[in-house]
Amino acid sequence: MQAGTYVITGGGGYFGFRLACALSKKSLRVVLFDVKPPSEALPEGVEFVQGDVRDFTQVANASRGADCVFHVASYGMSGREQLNRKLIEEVNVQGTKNVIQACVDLGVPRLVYTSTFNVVFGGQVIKKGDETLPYLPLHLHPDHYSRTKSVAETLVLKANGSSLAGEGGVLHTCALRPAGIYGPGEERHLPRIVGYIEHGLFRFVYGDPESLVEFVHVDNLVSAHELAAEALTGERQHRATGQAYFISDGRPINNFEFFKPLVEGLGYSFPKLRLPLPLVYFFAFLTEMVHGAFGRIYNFQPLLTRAEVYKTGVTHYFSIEKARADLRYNPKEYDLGEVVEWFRSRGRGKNRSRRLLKN
Ligand SMILES: NC(=O)c1ccc[n+]([C@@H]2O[C@H](COP(=O)([O-])OP(=O)(O)OC[C@H]3O[C@@H](n4cnc5c(N)ncnc54)[C@H](O)[C@@H]3O)[C@@H](O)[C@H]2O)c1
Repeated sequence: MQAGTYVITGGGGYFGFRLACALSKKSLRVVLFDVKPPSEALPEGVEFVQGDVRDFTQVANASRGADCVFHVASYGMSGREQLNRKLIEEVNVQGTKNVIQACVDLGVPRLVYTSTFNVVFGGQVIKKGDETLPYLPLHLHPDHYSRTKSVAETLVLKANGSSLAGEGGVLHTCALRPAGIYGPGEERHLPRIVGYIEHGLFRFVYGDPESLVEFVHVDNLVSAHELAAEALTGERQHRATGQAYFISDGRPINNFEFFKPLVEGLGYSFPKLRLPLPLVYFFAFLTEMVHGAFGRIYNFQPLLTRAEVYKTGVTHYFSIEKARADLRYNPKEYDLGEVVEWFRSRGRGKNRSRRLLKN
């Protein structure tokens, strides 16, 4: 990695913090910018600046002197957060505008945006899609998070080539579109899934058993971000400039098959009941209606939203050839073993709880 200062918006979150740890191991200066601090201690060379991407002045102050900004912060990805449209719009769209403007005004030459598969996916079957696929029309997104991530990605890629204030030069931008992120310590999806397993709510699977989706291990995603930042430099002929890339482990798999080692590794049996996808989708729709009506009085966590049903039950996977060719991305093979171990070491899992009781 080129020496310099790297700013990570959303650096207090799971992925942003892992990225910071990797950069700090390369002796780079890293600034984490987030509304909340990371849950772990800061490694050497990493500074935390508390701030909100919705506030331009705060973003600008944190970005001063940066050589590259990784814009990772986002809101509304899963659970009840998905239903707060106003905050989603403000953080994902206005926040991204602020980040772009800060880069231009302060002469930051590189901006890498963490996007999502969802910018092209809205519940339709996609097999080995690539970056030539058009964006999903905005009105077809089943959730506001995906819609605003799509708007934000477009803004970032449009800003590519903008003239920088100060010493001149232009802004180089690119967007990475990850699959679902997993890894030890992941705080968004896995604890929720494990909670459902432990509370006996994981009683059924749904959709076609042949349906395929994808995941990306956090460290593969970290490596893709490092490589993308490199591929925006002159040394790499700005190869990634203005480009979007799908990023995954490159191993499509059925969603429930993927989680099977986690369920069984925690001592539970994998459910045998399989429900039709439309039924589960309808249930998710009803849950969202109820949340819409009563969410202000009781902001409960929906079991599933419509977007989550699509993401888990409808085939969509993408080629990573463009990332391999342009970024030199080469994902390593991981499994859920370390995730199971992470939960078990924290006293989670059926057999483990029994063992703890006996001791
Ligand atoms: N987790 C996934 O499966 C997944 C899949 C595809 C894409 N992504 C994208 O990857 C990125 C990282 O995901 P993650 O799983 O680490 O999420 P995360 O929720 O752990 O991290 C996001 C961070 O953004 C911060 N943030 C939210 N609002 C902010 C604001 N107003 N100002 C500053 N910071 C704010 C949060 O506090 C949080 O720390 C996100 O951009 C997400 O959209 C995630």
